[in-house]
Amino acid sequence: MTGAAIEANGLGMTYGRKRGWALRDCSFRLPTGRICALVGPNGAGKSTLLSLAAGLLRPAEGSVRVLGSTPAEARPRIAYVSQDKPLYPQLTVADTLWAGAQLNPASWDRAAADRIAGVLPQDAKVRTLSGGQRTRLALALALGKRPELMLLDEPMADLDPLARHQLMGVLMAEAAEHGTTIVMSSHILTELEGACDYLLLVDGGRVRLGGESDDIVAAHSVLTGQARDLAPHTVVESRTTGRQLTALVRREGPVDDTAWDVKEPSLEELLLAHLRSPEAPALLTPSAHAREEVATA
Ligand SMILES: Nc1ncnc2c1ncn2[C@@H]1O[C@H](COP(=O)(O)OP(=O)(O)OP(=O)(O)O)[C@@H](O)[C@H]1O
Repeated sequence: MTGAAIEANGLGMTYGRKRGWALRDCSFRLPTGRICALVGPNGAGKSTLLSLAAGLLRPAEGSVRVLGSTPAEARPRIAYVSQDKPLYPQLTVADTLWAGAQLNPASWDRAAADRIAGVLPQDAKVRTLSGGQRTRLALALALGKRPELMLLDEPMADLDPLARHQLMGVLMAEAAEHGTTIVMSSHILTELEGACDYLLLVDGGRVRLGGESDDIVAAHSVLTGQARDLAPHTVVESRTTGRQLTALVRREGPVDDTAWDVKEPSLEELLLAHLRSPEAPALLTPSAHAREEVATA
């Protein structure tokens, strides 16, 4: 079994007692070398989880280990790009990249940074850049550091479709060539489908789905037919149109294909069904189980 990029055990976080739990009872393992989509509705706890892994927040309960160390110890090996992408507004693009090189003298990879920032006007001050250009610069700093783990909070949100496509390509090539683990939160489900091989769905502060995207998809089926009895399968979502019932289920045994038309859901279909059905039971594939949890199970 490969090492863990992130391992959370009973992880919980609150921003104040009156505010309730932003994240609660989160236990999962993300193996190294994966490109992981972190998805969930607004306020689900995605940014909180990334900030805890980056060591910017301390857990209120439980623990999180990153690359086998505490988040603080792992910091030199991590690049974290937050949603607001803090950069120095008075510096130029070239100065910002120079500062990146000075801050990471042992690992700085100019060519990697240029693959993303090369198209930016090098003499422009950061404060004059558009939102998407600032995102490019923040991602270039992150990649130039040549980290083992990239934690990216909605990195593509303000990029145009061509830029998204190009940056996703650069990130995927990076992961393939260097074994970099990438965790990327996003609301753009279609974009994640081809790019990410691992999935964490967080909702209401808890992990609802975790594991290899292919395995999670393969555990589910869309059943369509005129029968009504879906037992023994776990129904995530169902709807009736006329006499026809369509249900997205987690299979709990063989499906009676004389009664049902059976198809595999797309990742987007699966995620939307889980987002609409917060009461559906959680599913973590074996690789996503925290080791401590496995040891005590
Ligand atoms: N600095 C903060 N102070 C107080 N509460 C916060 C703070 N940051 C987040 N929260 C609360 O914690 C919960 C989780 O927020 P978080 O930002 O982690 O969600 P998210 O999944 O990243 O959401 P989004 O998709 O909208 O970015 C929310 O209820 C939010 O209101």
